[in-house]
Amino acid sequence: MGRSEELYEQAVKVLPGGVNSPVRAYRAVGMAPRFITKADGPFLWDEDGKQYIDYVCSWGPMILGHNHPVIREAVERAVKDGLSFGAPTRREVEIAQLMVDLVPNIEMVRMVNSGTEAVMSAVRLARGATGRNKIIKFEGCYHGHSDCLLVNAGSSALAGGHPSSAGVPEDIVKHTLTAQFNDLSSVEALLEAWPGQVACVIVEPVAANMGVVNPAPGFLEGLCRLCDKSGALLIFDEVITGFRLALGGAQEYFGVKADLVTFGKIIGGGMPVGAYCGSKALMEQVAPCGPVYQAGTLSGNPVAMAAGLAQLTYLRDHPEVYADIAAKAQWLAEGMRSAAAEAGVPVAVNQIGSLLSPFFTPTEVSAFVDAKGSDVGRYAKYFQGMLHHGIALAPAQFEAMFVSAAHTQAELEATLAAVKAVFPQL
Ligand SMILES: Cc1ncc(COP(=O)(O)O)c(C=O)c1O
Ligand SMILES: N[C@H](C=O)CCC(=O)O
Repeated sequence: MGRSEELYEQAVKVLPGGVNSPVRAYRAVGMAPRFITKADGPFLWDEDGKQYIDYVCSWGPMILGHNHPVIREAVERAVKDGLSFGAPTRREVEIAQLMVDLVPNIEMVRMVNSGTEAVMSAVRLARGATGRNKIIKFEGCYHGHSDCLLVNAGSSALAGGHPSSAGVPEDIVKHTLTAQFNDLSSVEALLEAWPGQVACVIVEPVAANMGVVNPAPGFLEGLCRLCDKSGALLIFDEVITGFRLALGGAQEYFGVKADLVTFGKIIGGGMPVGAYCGSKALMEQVAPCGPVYQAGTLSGNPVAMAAGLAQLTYLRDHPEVYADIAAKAQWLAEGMRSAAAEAGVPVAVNQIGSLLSPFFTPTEVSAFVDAKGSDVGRYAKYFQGMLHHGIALAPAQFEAMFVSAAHTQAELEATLAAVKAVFPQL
C-alpha cells in the first residue's frame, strides 16, 4: 500500500469520503485518490514522491502553471503585512479596476470567496433587480452548490449520481427551471410558460462540467436575444471560462454581451476567491447601495487579492499566453483523435481554447444527452492507465482537461505517448 492509500484509510474516518470536495475522492474512477504534497509548473508530486503532469490545474486557476514565481512572490509580500483586516484595502480597488478594464460590459465588481458564492449572489441580484423568482439553468451545467442551483447539475453532482441534491426544499427548487444546452427552443418554451416571471438565464458559456461542450453557433446570441425580449437577465458563469478563453472571457471570445458575469478561482490565482460583476445600475442594487443584501467577513482578503492581481496583471501584460495555451490544447486534441482512430476506440474529443475533453462515444458531443452517452467505465480505465503513466487527469468524465502556459512540448509529447499506450488497452 502506498502513502496515498494509507492516508486515504485515515481520511475516510474523519472526512466524509475522505475529502473536502467530492470529485477528489476518485470514486468515479474506482481507486484511492492521490494525496498531493507539492506542485510546480506543469507537475504535481504525490505523497509517495511520484511526479505527474497535471491537467487538472486546480480545476482551472493555474493558467500559468503551478507555483508561478510572480504569484508566489506577490503572496509572500502580502502575507508579511497580515492575513485579514475586515476592512477595505488598496488591492481590492486595483483588481476591480483591472477587471473592469479587461472584461467587456462590466462596470462594477463585488468580491466573494468562491464560485458558489459568486453565482448564488448574482442570482439573488437578478431576482432583486427584476422582482421575479424563476431562474433558468441548463441540464448538466454546474454553478456551485447553492440550493437553487443544485438541480440537474453537472460535475461531481452528476458523476456521483445526485445531480439534484437531497436536502434542498421543494419550495426552493420549484423556481429553478431546466433547459437543454444548445437548444434555444427549450429556453423559449420555458420563457413562454412563465411569462414575466423569469429573473435570469444562467449558463456556462462553454459547458465544462459535463465534460467540455462548445456552444453551437448562435446559441449564446440567441440566449441574449431571448433574455432581452423577456426582460430576464443573462448571467454568464465564467468561473471556468473567465480569463481562460480570452482576457475578456467568453463575452470577448464569442462577442456576446451578458448582464451579469461570475468569476471564481481564476481571479484568485489559486487562492479562494469569486466575484460577480455587471453594470453600475445593476451592481448598485447590492448592499450597502441597494436592497440586495450580500456580505462576507473574508471577502476581498488581502492575500487572495494579491495573488489574483498578480495573475491578472501578468495575463494582461502577456496576452500571447492565450494563443499559446489554445495551440497546445489543439495539438493534444488532434493527437488524441488520431490515437483513437489508430486504436479503433470510439472517442470524440471536444476542444476550445485551452479546455478539452475526450468522450468515449462514437457520436459527436454537442449536447448534454451526447455527453451522458459517454462510456464512463472506459473513462475510468483511461484515467487509471494515464495515471500509471504519470499523467493526472480529471478523475471523472464530466469535467474538463486544462492546459496551462507551463506545459511544454516535452510534457505534451509525453502525454500523447501515454494516450497511445493506453487507448489500445481500453
Ligand atoms: C462553472 C462553475 N461555476 C461555479 C463553480 C463553483 O465554484 P466553487 O467550487 O469555487 O464554489 C464551479 C466549480 O466548482 C464551476 O465550474
Ligand atoms: N467541476 C468542479 C469545478 O469546476 C470541480 C471542482 C470541485 O467541485 O471540487
